[in-house]
Amino acid sequence: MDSCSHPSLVPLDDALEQILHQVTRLNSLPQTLSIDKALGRILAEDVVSPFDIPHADNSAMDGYAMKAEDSTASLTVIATVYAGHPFTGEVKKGECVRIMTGGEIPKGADAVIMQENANVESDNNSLYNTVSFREAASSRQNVRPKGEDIAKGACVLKKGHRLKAADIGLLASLGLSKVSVVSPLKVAVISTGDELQIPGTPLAPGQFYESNGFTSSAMLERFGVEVINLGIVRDDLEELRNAFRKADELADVVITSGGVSVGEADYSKQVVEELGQIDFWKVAIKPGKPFAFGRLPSSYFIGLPGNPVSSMVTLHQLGFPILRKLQGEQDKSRIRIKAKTTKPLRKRPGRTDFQRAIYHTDVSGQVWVQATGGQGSGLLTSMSQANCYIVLEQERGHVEQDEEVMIEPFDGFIA
Ligand SMILES: Nc1nc2c(c(=O)[nH]1)N[C@H]1C(S)=C(S)[C@@H](COP(=O)(O)OP(=O)(O)OC[C@H]3O[C@@H](n4cnc5c(N)ncnc54)[C@H](O)[C@@H]3O)O[C@H]1N2
Ligand code: MOO
Repeated sequence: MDSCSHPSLVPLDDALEQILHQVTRLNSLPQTLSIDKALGRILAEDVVSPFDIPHADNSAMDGYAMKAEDSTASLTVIATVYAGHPFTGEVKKGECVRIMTGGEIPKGADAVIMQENANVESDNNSLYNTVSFREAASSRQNVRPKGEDIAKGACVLKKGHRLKAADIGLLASLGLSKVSVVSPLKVAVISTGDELQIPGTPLAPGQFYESNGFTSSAMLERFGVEVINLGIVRDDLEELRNAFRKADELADVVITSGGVSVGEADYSKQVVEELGQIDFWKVAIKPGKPFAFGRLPSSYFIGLPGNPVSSMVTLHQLGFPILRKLQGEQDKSRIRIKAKTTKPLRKRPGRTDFQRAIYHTDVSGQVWVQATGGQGSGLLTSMSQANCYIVLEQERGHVEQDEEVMIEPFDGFIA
């Protein structure tokens, strides 16, 4: 271990592993929702396709459908096929049908030639047009096969998947109007601290406006849980006991901010230990070192540090994986990509550093990144201006200009 490493701090990945090991999926009852209300929700069961999509072979082009082997001859156009209006007859040798994109390939035909490659030879004395082609077709040319997108019986979306816009469309294309999703977790949010004041009211000397309850609630709303914001609780043991007991009754998870460090009024951990237990404290992450995890009688406890950036970073990096596991969500690992720094970065070995930054790509495709100014854990503007983290490895020191670093673009829950 590097001499600068703090021996009691657990490296981030180990911390996550230790914490998640103690978390089990909650057995909440699934809910049935109409698909237009299910965006962002977690599937409670696999979705299996009841049929092939497309249902039948259909045309990828506006043109003519025939037997491929016939395409060098002059053919009689026996019908016009529109999408949604299949032709019930059969295409025989010497025949073709005019067909529109999406139209079902009729019996007997196996290829489509686009109309730009066709010469229509009208004959006023005949009931039908004849058509010849500038290309010879190969079998299956311009035919979108039955089941090309989804085969009957295929598992289209897996239990634990978070529904995106395309998934809602996919459910609709399967003819499903309802879907079974996991009931939202109930998450209580508490901000602790004597110095905190509610925005919209005047500040007394020494007070600060509370912001962590707002950032946490906003992130949690986006994340799709039911947020119960219990507001500010003073640094008083009895008030904290009462608030934590109430939160424990109301919620599956109690998330607090502040009071998890070593100060004389940092009571949150003490109260959790009285009512339940602290399973984990202190992770080698900057900002956010005093992050705590534990249990109250009937809920999980997540103790975020009070500094506003620390509270956001730890909710995102440690809190969200816990919530994902509780609701049985498949964890899609975070995307990290390489970038080069436009300016040097200050960093001391010992903790994985999540510096707030802006990245962009230049014309050559190179990704560049620059920190958003001061990186103090109370500087919320550094977060507000950022579109990514620069993730600097635990034992890394200062970073020079033009050095390669890993960045983590913000996902939709924090951006
Ligand atoms: N002697 C030590 N002191 C501190 C250490 C340490 O290891 N030894 N760790 C520091 C680190 S790192 C952090 S992070 C903070 C976290 O402390 P707490 O979680 O106990 O948070 P508080 O002391 O209650 O508050 C810290 C800071 O954040 C402001 N705050 C708190 N809640 C809110 C809120 N809801 N909205 C906006 N701002 C909030 C508070 O006013 C303080 O300025 O401890 C260091 N100290
Ligand atoms: O770990 Mo603290 O969040 O750096 O200020």
